[in-house]
Amino acid sequence: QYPFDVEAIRDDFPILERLVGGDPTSPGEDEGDDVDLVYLDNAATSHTPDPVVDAISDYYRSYNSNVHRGIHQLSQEASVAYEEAHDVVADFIGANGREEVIFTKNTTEAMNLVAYAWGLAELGPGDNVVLTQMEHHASLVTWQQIGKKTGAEVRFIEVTDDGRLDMADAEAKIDGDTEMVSAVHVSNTLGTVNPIRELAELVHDHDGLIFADAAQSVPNRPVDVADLDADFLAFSGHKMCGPTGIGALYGRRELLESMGPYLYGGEMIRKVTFEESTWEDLPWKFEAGTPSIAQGIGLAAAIEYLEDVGMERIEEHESLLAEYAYDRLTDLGGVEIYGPPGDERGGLVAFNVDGVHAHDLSSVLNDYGVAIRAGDHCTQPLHDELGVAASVRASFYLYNTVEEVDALVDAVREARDLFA
Ligand SMILES: Cc1ncc(COP(=O)(O)O)c(CN[C@@H](CS)C(=O)O)c1O
Repeated sequence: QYPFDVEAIRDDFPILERLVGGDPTSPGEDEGDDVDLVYLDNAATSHTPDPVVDAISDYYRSYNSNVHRGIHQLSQEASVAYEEAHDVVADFIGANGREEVIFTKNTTEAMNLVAYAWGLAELGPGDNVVLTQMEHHASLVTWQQIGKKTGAEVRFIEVTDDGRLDMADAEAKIDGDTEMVSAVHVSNTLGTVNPIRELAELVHDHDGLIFADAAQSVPNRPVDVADLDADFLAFSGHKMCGPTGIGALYGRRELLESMGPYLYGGEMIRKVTFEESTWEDLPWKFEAGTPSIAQGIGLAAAIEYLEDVGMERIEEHESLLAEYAYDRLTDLGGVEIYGPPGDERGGLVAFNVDGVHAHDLSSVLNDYGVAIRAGDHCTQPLHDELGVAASVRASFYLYNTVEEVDALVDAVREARDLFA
Protein backbone atom coordinates (compact mmCIF):
# COMPACT_ATOMS: atom_id res chain seq x y z
CA GLN A 1 0.00 0.00 0.00
CA TYR A 2 1.67 3.23 -1.17
CA PRO A 3 1.67 6.35 1.06
CA PHE A 4 0.21 8.42 -1.82
CA ASP A 5 -1.42 7.98 -5.25
CA VAL A 6 1.59 6.93 -7.34
CA GLU A 7 -0.44 6.68 -10.54
CA ALA A 8 -1.57 10.31 -10.13
CA ILE A 9 2.06 11.31 -9.59
CA ARG A 10 3.14 9.37 -12.69
CA ASP A 11 0.63 11.36 -14.76
CA ASP A 12 2.80 14.44 -14.05
CA PHE A 13 5.82 12.78 -15.76
CA PRO A 14 5.06 12.13 -19.47
CA ILE A 15 8.57 10.71 -19.89
CA LEU A 16 7.50 7.65 -17.92
CA GLU A 17 5.30 6.68 -20.88
CA ARG A 18 8.39 6.47 -23.12
CA LEU A 19 9.06 3.33 -25.12
CA VAL A 20 12.76 2.50 -25.46
CA GLY A 21 14.93 0.01 -27.32
CA GLY A 22 15.31 1.89 -30.56
CA ASP A 23 18.09 4.04 -32.03
CA PRO A 24 19.30 6.50 -29.36
CA THR A 25 20.06 9.09 -32.06
CA SER A 26 16.32 9.38 -32.72
CA PRO A 27 14.89 9.55 -29.18
CA GLY A 28 11.30 8.37 -28.93
CA GLU A 29 10.69 8.36 -32.65
CA ASP A 30 12.44 5.22 -33.74
CA GLU A 31 10.21 2.29 -34.75
CA GLY A 32 12.57 0.17 -32.71
CA ASP A 33 11.22 1.80 -29.53
CA ASP A 34 8.99 -1.02 -28.36
CA VAL A 35 9.81 -1.67 -24.70
CA ASP A 36 8.28 0.16 -21.72
CA LEU A 37 10.78 2.39 -19.91
CA VAL A 38 11.47 1.27 -16.34
CA TYR A 39 13.47 4.21 -14.96
CA LEU A 40 15.40 3.24 -11.82
CA ASP A 41 18.36 5.65 -12.09
CA ASN A 42 17.01 8.46 -9.89
CA ALA A 43 20.18 8.85 -7.82
CA ALA A 44 21.92 9.89 -11.07
CA THR A 45 19.13 12.30 -11.91
CA SER A 46 15.38 12.44 -11.41
CA HIS A 47 12.65 13.33 -13.89
CA THR A 48 10.94 16.72 -14.11
CA PRO A 49 7.18 16.94 -13.54
CA ASP A 50 4.93 19.12 -15.71
CA PRO A 51 4.42 21.79 -13.00
CA VAL A 52 8.20 22.35 -12.87
CA VAL A 53 8.55 22.39 -16.66
CA ASP A 54 5.63 24.84 -16.78
CA ALA A 55 7.24 27.14 -14.19
CA ILE A 56 10.47 27.25 -16.20
CA SER A 57 8.63 27.75 -19.50
CA ASP A 58 6.46 30.47 -17.95
CA TYR A 59 9.58 32.36 -16.87
CA TYR A 60 11.04 32.26 -20.38
CA ARG A 61 7.71 33.04 -22.01
CA SER A 62 6.50 35.88 -19.83
CA TYR A 63 9.09 37.49 -17.60
CA ASN A 64 12.55 36.48 -18.82
CA SER A 65 15.02 39.15 -17.77
CA ASN A 66 18.29 39.65 -15.95
CA VAL A 67 18.10 40.06 -12.20
CA HIS A 68 19.21 42.44 -9.46
CA ARG A 69 19.97 45.16 -11.98
CA GLY A 70 17.08 46.35 -14.11
CA ILE A 71 14.53 48.94 -13.07
CA HIS A 72 12.06 47.80 -15.69
CA GLN A 73 9.06 45.62 -14.86
CA LEU A 74 10.36 42.36 -16.31
CA SER A 75 13.62 42.62 -14.40
CA GLN A 76 11.75 43.34 -11.20
CA GLU A 77 9.50 40.31 -11.71
CA ALA A 78 12.47 38.06 -12.50
CA SER A 79 14.43 39.41 -9.53
CA VAL A 80 11.56 38.80 -7.11
CA ALA A 81 11.04 35.24 -8.39
CA TYR A 82 14.74 34.39 -8.27
CA GLU A 83 15.31 35.95 -4.86
CA GLU A 84 12.19 34.37 -3.38
CA ALA A 85 13.37 30.97 -4.66
CA HIS A 86 16.13 31.31 -2.05
CA ASP A 87 13.42 31.75 0.62
CA VAL A 88 11.67 28.57 -0.58
CA VAL A 89 14.92 26.62 -0.23
CA ALA A 90 15.63 28.17 3.19
CA ASP A 91 12.20 27.13 4.50
CA PHE A 92 12.58 23.65 2.98
CA ILE A 93 15.83 22.86 4.83
CA GLY A 94 15.22 24.94 7.98
CA ALA A 95 17.78 27.66 7.24
CA ASN A 96 17.49 31.11 8.82
CA GLY A 97 16.52 32.99 5.69
CA ARG A 98 17.90 33.51 2.18
CA GLU A 99 21.19 34.83 3.59
CA GLU A 100 22.13 31.22 4.41
CA VAL A 101 21.29 29.84 0.96
CA ILE A 102 23.76 30.21 -1.91
CA PHE A 103 22.60 28.97 -5.31
CA THR A 104 25.30 26.99 -7.10
CA LYS A 105 25.40 24.89 -10.27
CA ASN A 106 25.24 21.66 -8.26
CA THR A 107 26.49 19.90 -5.13
CA THR A 108 29.98 19.66 -6.57
CA GLU A 109 30.29 23.42 -6.97
CA ALA A 110 28.90 23.97 -3.46
CA MET A 111 31.58 21.69 -2.06
CA ASN A 112 34.29 23.50 -4.03
CA LEU A 113 32.98 26.87 -2.88
CA VAL A 114 33.56 25.97 0.78
CA ALA A 115 36.82 24.13 0.09
CA TYR A 116 38.28 27.20 -1.68
CA ALA A 117 36.61 30.11 0.12
CA TRP A 118 36.97 28.59 3.60
CA GLY A 119 39.51 25.77 3.24
CA LEU A 120 42.32 27.66 1.55
CA ALA A 121 42.05 30.42 4.16
CA GLU A 122 41.67 28.23 7.25
CA LEU A 123 43.65 25.02 6.65
CA GLY A 124 47.39 24.48 7.04
CA PRO A 125 50.01 21.94 8.08
CA GLY A 126 49.02 20.16 11.32
CA ASP A 127 45.32 20.54 10.60
CA ASN A 128 43.19 17.66 9.37
CA VAL A 129 39.93 17.19 7.47
CA VAL A 130 37.97 14.02 8.20
CA LEU A 131 35.89 12.36 5.49
CA THR A 132 34.30 8.93 5.27
CA GLN A 133 35.36 6.11 2.95
CA MET A 134 31.92 6.31 1.31
CA GLU A 135 32.29 9.92 0.14
CA HIS A 136 31.28 10.91 -3.37
CA HIS A 137 34.11 12.28 -5.54
CA ALA A 138 32.50 15.73 -5.20
CA SER A 139 33.79 15.90 -1.65
CA LEU A 140 36.55 13.27 -1.65
CA VAL A 141 38.55 14.67 -4.55
CA THR A 142 37.89 18.27 -3.52
CA TRP A 143 39.16 17.91 0.04
CA GLN A 144 41.96 15.59 -1.13
CA GLN A 145 43.25 18.35 -3.43
CA ILE A 146 42.72 21.11 -0.85
CA GLY A 147 44.75 18.99 1.54
CA LYS A 148 47.59 18.91 -0.98
CA LYS A 149 47.39 22.67 -1.49
CA THR A 150 47.32 23.54 2.22
CA GLY A 151 49.34 20.75 3.84
CA ALA A 152 46.32 19.64 5.86
CA GLU A 153 45.96 15.88 6.40
CA VAL A 154 42.86 14.16 4.99
CA ARG A 155 41.57 11.22 7.04
CA PHE A 156 38.86 8.68 6.18
CA ILE A 157 36.47 7.13 8.66
CA GLU A 158 36.22 3.41 7.89
CA VAL A 159 33.09 1.59 6.80
CA THR A 160 32.06 -1.65 8.53
CA ASP A 161 31.40 -4.90 6.65
CA ASP A 162 27.66 -4.18 6.68
CA GLY A 163 28.18 -0.75 5.10
CA ARG A 164 27.84 1.43 8.17
CA LEU A 165 30.18 4.13 9.44
CA ASP A 166 32.60 2.82 12.09
CA MET A 167 31.84 5.37 14.82
CA ALA A 168 34.66 4.13 17.04
CA ASP A 169 37.00 4.96 14.17
CA ALA A 170 35.26 8.33 13.82
CA GLU A 171 35.99 9.13 17.46
CA ALA A 172 39.63 8.12 16.96
CA LYS A 173 40.11 10.23 13.84
CA ILE A 174 38.22 13.39 14.84
CA ASP A 175 40.59 15.19 17.23
CA GLY A 176 41.76 18.58 18.39
CA ASP A 177 43.37 19.28 14.99
CA THR A 178 40.22 18.45 13.01
CA GLU A 179 39.02 21.63 11.33
CA MET A 180 36.32 20.06 9.14
CA VAL A 181 34.33 16.84 8.87
CA SER A 182 32.77 16.36 5.44
CA ALA A 183 30.34 13.46 5.39
CA VAL A 184 27.67 12.15 3.06
CA HIS A 185 24.27 12.07 4.75
CA VAL A 186 22.91 9.17 2.66
CA SER A 187 25.43 7.21 0.60
CA ASN A 188 24.61 7.17 -3.13
CA THR A 189 26.20 3.73 -3.34
CA LEU A 190 25.45 1.90 -0.09
CA GLY A 191 22.20 3.64 0.86
CA THR A 192 23.64 4.03 4.34
CA VAL A 193 22.09 6.82 6.40
CA ASN A 194 24.98 8.36 8.35
CA PRO A 195 24.65 9.86 11.87
CA ILE A 196 25.43 13.45 10.87
CA ARG A 197 24.28 14.89 14.21
CA GLU A 198 26.58 12.50 16.08
CA LEU A 199 29.49 13.46 13.83
CA ALA A 200 28.60 17.12 14.38
CA GLU A 201 28.78 16.68 18.14
CA LEU A 202 32.19 15.01 17.83
CA VAL A 203 33.72 17.74 15.66
CA HIS A 204 32.01 20.63 17.50
CA ASP A 205 33.50 19.32 20.75
CA HIS A 206 36.85 20.04 19.10
CA ASP A 207 35.72 23.44 17.73
CA GLY A 208 35.65 22.09 14.17
CA LEU A 209 32.95 22.33 11.50
CA ILE A 210 30.83 19.80 9.62
CA PHE A 211 29.74 19.80 5.99
CA ALA A 212 26.82 17.45 5.21
CA ASP A 213 26.66 16.23 1.62
CA ALA A 214 22.87 15.97 1.36
CA ALA A 215 22.57 15.30 -2.38
CA GLN A 216 20.99 11.90 -1.65
CA SER A 217 18.92 13.01 1.33
CA VAL A 218 17.33 16.44 0.70
CA PRO A 219 15.46 15.05 -2.35
CA ASN A 220 14.38 11.92 -0.55
CA ARG A 221 13.51 12.59 3.10
CA PRO A 222 12.87 15.47 5.50
CA VAL A 223 16.14 17.32 6.17
CA ASP A 224 16.54 20.13 8.68
CA VAL A 225 19.94 21.79 9.07
CA ALA A 226 19.29 22.50 12.77
CA ASP A 227 18.37 18.86 13.45
CA LEU A 228 21.65 17.82 11.80
CA ASP A 229 23.52 20.69 13.49
CA ALA A 230 25.31 21.16 10.15
CA ASP A 231 27.53 24.14 9.52
CA PHE A 232 27.38 23.60 5.74
CA LEU A 233 25.08 21.41 3.66
CA ALA A 234 24.68 20.96 -0.11
CA PHE A 235 22.34 19.33 -2.60
CA SER A 236 21.40 19.43 -6.33
CA GLY A 237 18.13 20.37 -7.96
CA HIS A 238 18.33 17.73 -10.71
CA LYS A 239 18.02 14.92 -8.13
CA MET A 240 14.78 16.33 -6.75
CA CYS A 241 12.48 16.90 -9.76
CA GLY A 242 14.27 20.15 -10.56
CA PRO A 243 16.31 21.17 -13.61
CA THR A 244 20.02 20.59 -14.03
CA GLY A 245 22.32 23.57 -13.43
CA ILE A 246 21.04 24.48 -9.98
CA GLY A 247 22.05 23.36 -6.52
CA ALA A 248 22.29 25.01 -3.14
CA LEU A 249 24.86 25.51 -0.44
CA TYR A 250 23.54 26.09 3.07
CA GLY A 251 26.00 27.84 5.40
CA ARG A 252 25.64 29.25 8.90
CA ARG A 253 25.34 33.00 8.38
CA GLU A 254 28.28 33.90 10.58
CA LEU A 255 30.50 31.50 8.65
CA LEU A 256 29.44 32.83 5.26
CA GLU A 257 29.93 36.40 6.54
CA SER A 258 33.48 35.47 7.60
CA MET A 259 34.38 33.95 4.19
CA GLY A 260 35.70 35.91 1.24
CA PRO A 261 34.05 35.48 -2.20
CA TYR A 262 34.68 32.31 -4.21
CA LEU A 263 34.14 33.85 -7.65
CA TYR A 264 34.49 37.53 -8.60
CA GLY A 265 32.51 39.64 -11.09
CA GLY A 266 29.17 41.35 -11.43
CA GLU A 267 26.25 40.85 -9.01
CA MET A 268 28.59 40.04 -6.11
CA ILE A 269 30.05 43.57 -5.81
CA ARG A 270 28.76 46.72 -4.15
CA LYS A 271 31.39 49.36 -5.09
CA VAL A 272 34.21 48.98 -7.63
CA THR A 273 37.08 51.36 -8.31
CA PHE A 274 40.25 50.73 -10.26
CA GLU A 275 41.98 50.05 -6.96
CA GLU A 276 39.43 48.34 -4.74
CA SER A 277 36.09 46.55 -4.62
CA THR A 278 33.57 45.89 -1.91
CA TRP A 279 31.12 43.01 -1.75
CA GLU A 280 27.37 42.60 -1.80
CA ASP A 281 25.47 41.22 1.19
CA LEU A 282 24.62 37.55 1.54
CA PRO A 283 23.73 35.47 -0.34
CA TRP A 284 24.71 37.58 -3.42
CA LYS A 285 28.37 37.83 -2.35
CA PHE A 286 28.74 34.21 -3.48
CA GLU A 287 26.66 34.44 -6.66
CA ALA A 288 28.90 36.09 -9.24
CA GLY A 289 27.66 36.90 -12.75
CA THR A 290 24.25 36.26 -14.27
CA PRO A 291 22.81 33.43 -12.21
CA SER A 292 20.82 30.39 -13.33
CA ILE A 293 17.58 32.30 -13.07
CA ALA A 294 15.21 29.83 -14.73
CA GLN A 295 16.83 26.97 -12.86
CA GLY A 296 16.42 28.70 -9.51
CA ILE A 297 12.74 29.29 -10.26
CA GLY A 298 12.49 25.65 -11.34
CA LEU A 299 14.08 24.47 -8.10
CA ALA A 300 11.51 26.40 -6.08
CA ALA A 301 8.72 24.83 -8.15
CA ALA A 302 10.25 21.38 -7.57
CA ILE A 303 10.30 21.95 -3.81
CA GLU A 304 6.68 23.03 -3.85
CA TYR A 305 5.83 19.88 -5.85
CA LEU A 306 7.65 17.59 -3.42
CA GLU A 307 6.22 19.32 -0.35
CA ASP A 308 2.74 18.86 -1.77
CA VAL A 309 3.39 15.10 -1.76
CA GLY A 310 5.17 15.22 1.62
CA MET A 311 8.83 14.37 2.30
CA GLU A 312 7.94 11.86 5.04
CA ARG A 313 5.71 10.01 2.58
CA ILE A 314 8.40 10.11 -0.13
CA GLU A 315 10.88 8.64 2.33
CA GLU A 316 8.37 5.95 3.27
CA HIS A 317 7.70 5.13 -0.39
CA GLU A 318 11.40 4.85 -1.24
CA SER A 319 12.05 2.65 1.80
CA LEU A 320 9.20 0.36 0.79
CA LEU A 321 10.67 -0.06 -2.70
CA ALA A 322 14.26 -0.43 -1.47
CA GLU A 323 13.34 -3.11 1.05
CA TYR A 324 11.24 -4.95 -1.53
CA ALA A 325 14.08 -4.80 -4.07
CA TYR A 326 16.63 -5.90 -1.45
CA ASP A 327 14.53 -8.91 -0.48
CA ARG A 328 13.65 -9.97 -4.04
CA LEU A 329 17.26 -9.63 -5.27
CA THR A 330 18.48 -11.58 -2.25
CA ASP A 331 15.93 -14.35 -2.92
CA LEU A 332 17.10 -14.51 -6.55
CA GLY A 333 20.43 -16.05 -5.52
CA GLY A 334 23.89 -15.22 -6.87
CA VAL A 335 23.42 -11.53 -6.07
CA GLU A 336 25.78 -9.58 -3.76
CA ILE A 337 24.14 -6.45 -2.34
CA TYR A 338 26.31 -3.70 -0.79
CA GLY A 339 25.30 -1.74 2.28
CA PRO A 340 23.04 -2.25 5.30
CA PRO A 341 19.86 -4.37 5.39
CA GLY A 342 16.96 -3.39 3.14
CA ASP A 343 14.91 -1.80 5.93
CA GLU A 344 17.80 0.40 7.14
CA ARG A 345 18.82 2.26 4.00
CA GLY A 346 17.84 5.08 1.65
CA GLY A 347 15.97 4.39 -1.57
CA LEU A 348 18.65 2.57 -3.57
CA VAL A 349 20.31 -0.83 -3.93
CA ALA A 350 23.77 -1.37 -5.42
CA PHE A 351 24.70 -4.95 -6.23
CA ASN A 352 26.56 -7.37 -8.46
CA VAL A 353 25.53 -10.73 -9.97
CA ASP A 354 28.06 -13.55 -9.67
CA GLY A 355 29.88 -14.06 -12.96
CA VAL A 356 28.30 -11.05 -14.71
CA HIS A 357 30.22 -7.79 -15.18
CA ALA A 358 28.21 -4.75 -14.11
CA HIS A 359 28.33 -3.22 -17.58
CA ASP A 360 27.12 -6.43 -19.22
CA LEU A 361 24.33 -6.64 -16.66
CA SER A 362 23.21 -3.06 -17.26
CA SER A 363 23.32 -3.61 -21.01
CA VAL A 364 20.97 -6.61 -20.76
CA LEU A 365 18.71 -4.68 -18.39
CA ASN A 366 18.58 -1.86 -20.93
CA ASP A 367 17.35 -4.36 -23.54
CA TYR A 368 14.43 -4.97 -21.17
CA GLY A 369 13.86 -1.22 -20.82
CA VAL A 370 15.29 -1.13 -17.28
CA ALA A 371 17.44 1.99 -16.74
CA ILE A 372 19.90 1.62 -13.88
CA ARG A 373 23.46 2.83 -13.37
CA ALA A 374 26.58 0.68 -13.79
CA GLY A 375 30.02 1.76 -12.69
CA ASP A 376 31.49 3.28 -9.55
CA HIS A 377 28.78 5.93 -8.94
CA CYS A 378 31.59 8.47 -8.33
CA THR A 379 32.78 6.45 -5.33
CA GLN A 380 35.84 4.65 -6.74
CA PRO A 381 37.75 4.40 -3.41
CA LEU A 382 34.66 2.83 -1.82
CA HIS A 383 34.50 0.26 -4.61
CA ASP A 384 38.19 -0.48 -3.99
CA GLU A 385 37.28 -1.12 -0.34
CA LEU A 386 34.39 -3.34 -1.48
CA GLY A 387 36.87 -5.25 -3.66
CA VAL A 388 34.91 -4.70 -6.88
CA ALA A 389 35.68 -2.53 -9.92
CA ALA A 390 32.04 -1.63 -10.48
CA SER A 391 28.47 -2.32 -9.38
CA VAL A 392 24.99 -1.78 -10.74
CA ARG A 393 22.62 0.44 -8.82
CA ALA A 394 18.84 0.71 -8.83
CA SER A 395 17.63 3.93 -7.23
CA PHE A 396 13.99 4.76 -6.58
CA TYR A 397 11.84 7.85 -6.38
CA LEU A 398 8.26 8.92 -5.77
CA TYR A 399 7.00 7.77 -9.20
CA ASN A 400 8.40 4.21 -9.11
CA THR A 401 6.27 1.15 -8.39
CA VAL A 402 6.56 -2.37 -7.05
CA GLU A 403 5.85 -3.64 -10.57
CA GLU A 404 8.97 -1.78 -11.76
CA VAL A 405 11.02 -3.54 -9.09
CA ASP A 406 9.57 -6.83 -10.36
CA ALA A 407 10.64 -5.88 -13.91
CA LEU A 408 14.16 -5.19 -12.55
CA VAL A 409 14.35 -8.57 -10.82
CA ASP A 410 12.99 -10.42 -13.86
CA ALA A 411 15.62 -8.75 -16.09
CA VAL A 412 18.39 -9.53 -13.59
CA ARG A 413 17.31 -13.19 -13.59
CA GLU A 414 17.40 -13.22 -17.42
CA ALA A 415 20.89 -11.67 -17.39
CA ARG A 416 22.16 -14.07 -14.75
CA ASP A 417 20.89 -17.08 -16.68
CA LEU A 418 22.22 -15.66 -19.97
CA PHE A 419 25.75 -15.39 -18.60
CA ALA A 420 25.60 -18.48 -16.38
C1 LIG B 1 25.92 11.84 -2.52
C2 LIG B 1 26.24 12.69 -3.70
N1 LIG B 1 27.09 13.74 -3.53
C3 LIG B 1 27.39 14.55 -4.57
C4 LIG B 1 26.87 14.32 -5.84
C5 LIG B 1 27.24 15.28 -6.96
O1 LIG B 1 26.07 15.90 -7.45
P1 LIG B 1 26.24 16.85 -8.75
O2 LIG B 1 24.83 17.35 -9.03
O3 LIG B 1 26.74 15.94 -9.85
O4 LIG B 1 27.21 17.93 -8.38
C6 LIG B 1 26.00 13.24 -6.05
C7 LIG B 1 25.45 12.93 -7.43
N2 LIG B 1 25.57 11.53 -7.68
C8 LIG B 1 25.08 11.04 -8.96
C9 LIG B 1 25.98 11.46 -10.09
S1 LIG B 1 27.63 10.85 -9.85
C10 LIG B 1 24.96 9.50 -8.88
O5 LIG B 1 24.73 8.88 -9.92
O6 LIG B 1 25.04 8.97 -7.75
C11 LIG B 1 25.68 12.42 -4.97
O7 LIG B 1 24.84 11.37 -5.12
